[in-house]
Amino acid sequence: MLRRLILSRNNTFINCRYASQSMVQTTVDEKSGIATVTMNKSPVNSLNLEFLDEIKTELNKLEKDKVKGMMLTSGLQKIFSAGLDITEFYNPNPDRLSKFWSTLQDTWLTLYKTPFPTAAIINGHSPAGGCLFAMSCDYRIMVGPKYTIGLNETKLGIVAPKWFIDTMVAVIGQRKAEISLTTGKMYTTDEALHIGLIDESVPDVNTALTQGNLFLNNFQRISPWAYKMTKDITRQSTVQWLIDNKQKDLDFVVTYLQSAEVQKSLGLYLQSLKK
Ligand SMILES: CCCCCCCC/C=C\C=C\CC(=O)SCCNC(=O)CCNC(=O)[C@H](O)C(C)(C)COP(=O)(O)OP(=O)(O)OC[C@H]1O[C@@H](n2cnc3c(N)ncnc32)[C@H](O)[C@@H]1OP(=O)(O)O
Repeated sequence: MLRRLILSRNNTFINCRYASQSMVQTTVDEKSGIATVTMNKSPVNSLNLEFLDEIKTELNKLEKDKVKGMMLTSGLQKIFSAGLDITEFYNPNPDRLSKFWSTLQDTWLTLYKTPFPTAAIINGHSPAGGCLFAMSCDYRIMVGPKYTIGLNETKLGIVAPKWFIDTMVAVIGQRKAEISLTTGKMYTTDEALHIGLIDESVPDVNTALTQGNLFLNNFQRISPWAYKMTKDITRQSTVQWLIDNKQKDLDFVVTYLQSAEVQKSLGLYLQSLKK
């Protein structure tokens, strides 16, 4: 792992951590203590085992470094994240599939429970797992109007796990989540703002980053302990369910994803993507 200091747009030094061939780049503004984590896995930031592992490791490092906040964004032109890498569960190797799913569980728990405030800078399409990661941040700013966001699992012929569903319910409420999930709806930026799936719509990435910093800087005036306790209490039932049911969730998903019916749906969906 290499480190270097670079000068930011507002003339403060940024501590930049990068590794050769890394899929995740992080900069930390030395003055504000706010980190920007950029996902950079071409072509679509699909979340495979190695990528999830890198994101989890990076979040753990930020926690250790006691950053004051984090913005999660994408380095790709028009995609925040295409969600889980479908090739991890289409014709899968069962051992790798288990490892993949438990890494997803751990990465999500780490992101959902961060002791520092987080903002998703959604600068591109954000289906399924991409939407899950955005919803797991404390605040969402989307660059409009061209992109879409949502949990589209039913469109792939699969079911979103309970903890994906609970995360969405926590953001937009039971009724809107039920409609969104059953129809697999992908929302435009305006629609997402209207139902509360995102908090702000902005015209460009620079504005999104400025607004993200503004949101995170609010917490300079809040006790970190009070912040973390409040977040833990608010998110407790969703988090606790997964902690208590990790193995059950894993066993079920691994069996379910390998069933002939699900594999057939996934094959057709992948084919449609290639077209
Ligand atoms: C009772 C309880 C049951 C519980 C059971 C639970 C089981 C749950 C299991 C799984 C849950 C999964 C959640 C997910 O996240 S599934 C992933 C859903 N994602 C999508 O549907 C996104 C699909 N992709 C797109 O819509 C587009 O690719 C887009 C992101 C909008 C980008 O479009 P564009 O720029 O035009 O790029 P292309 O479509 O040409 O894609 C470029 C190449 O990337 C491949 N690709 C795209 N998305 C994925 C992906 N998610 N995984 C793997 N690969 C992906 C695409 O095929 C292209 O490949 P190629 O260049 O070889 O043609």
